[in-house]
Amino acid sequence: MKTALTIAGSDSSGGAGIQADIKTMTANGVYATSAITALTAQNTTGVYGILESTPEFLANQLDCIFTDIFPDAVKTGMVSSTALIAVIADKLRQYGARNIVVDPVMVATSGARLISEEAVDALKEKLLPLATLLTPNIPEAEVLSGMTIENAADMEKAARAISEQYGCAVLCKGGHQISDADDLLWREDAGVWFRGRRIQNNNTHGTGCTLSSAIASNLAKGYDLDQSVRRAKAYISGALAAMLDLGHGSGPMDHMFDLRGEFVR
Ligand SMILES: Nc1ncnc2c1ncn2[C@@H]1O[C@H](COP(=O)(O)OP(=O)(O)OP(=O)(O)O)[C@@H](O)[C@H]1O
Ligand SMILES: Cc1ncc(CO)c(N)n1
Repeated sequence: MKTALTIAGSDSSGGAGIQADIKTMTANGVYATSAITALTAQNTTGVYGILESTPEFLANQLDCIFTDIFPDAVKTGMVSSTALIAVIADKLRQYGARNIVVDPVMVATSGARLISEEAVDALKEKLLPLATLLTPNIPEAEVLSGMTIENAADMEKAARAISEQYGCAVLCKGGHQISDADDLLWREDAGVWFRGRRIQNNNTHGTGCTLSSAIASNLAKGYDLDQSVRRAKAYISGALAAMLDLGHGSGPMDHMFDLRGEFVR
């Protein structure tokens, strides 16, 4: 069985972060391991507390995983401080990690900041250059490119600039903001649009975590970048279309929509 590692924060409400990643990797047929960067006290209405792992303990988790169940792909999500980012970059280099998908998580769907101001510089300097693929949403792509993004042409310009700066592929997610569910992948000097059918569902907690984990899972299984993005978009569309409705705010998706076979019933 292929394996994938998520390096991210825990979401107590189970829809984003580590929990979304493990469910997504499992539903996409790979074995999931995890290194937890922080605990969040969070639900569908907001983030009410953050308790970071120490850098030493994060390093300990990463050593345990890389020396035992070596991942075929890695996904990083919430990495809240400069010291944690330095540990992750060191360990990814030390162990020669491959197929690294970096979701540059900055702000939760609910609006809470999940990375400190100064850690954004560490993210740019240390982690982004190691990425195979970066998956910014529009606000994150604006921070990383220094450009304002107002339309699809701006998305192409920003994705290209970020790709050239960090030497990696970039998936700029239109999300619900500009191009409905259309995302732009910039790789090898050219862009390709992945058009998604927009699903009328306000329960979008953890969509970014889920997409990046689904891409990492497919890279782990040996699909190329284009195929992995296509398959990940099909998976997230299914999870949104299942119309799960939990909690008082923007709720989670049904990560297991495809597993409700006869045995479960
Ligand atoms: N209503 C929708 N219907 C279909 N696809 C959607 C919808 N909303 C988002 N998506 C898709 O979900 C994926 C994640 O995009 P999104 O822009 O929501 O990420 P994000 O802002 O990083 O998420 P998060 O809020 O979890 O940080 C993208 O492929 C996007 O096109
Ligand atoms: C722990 C965690 N990571 C990422 C996000 C982004 O959706 C979130 N809300 N919580």
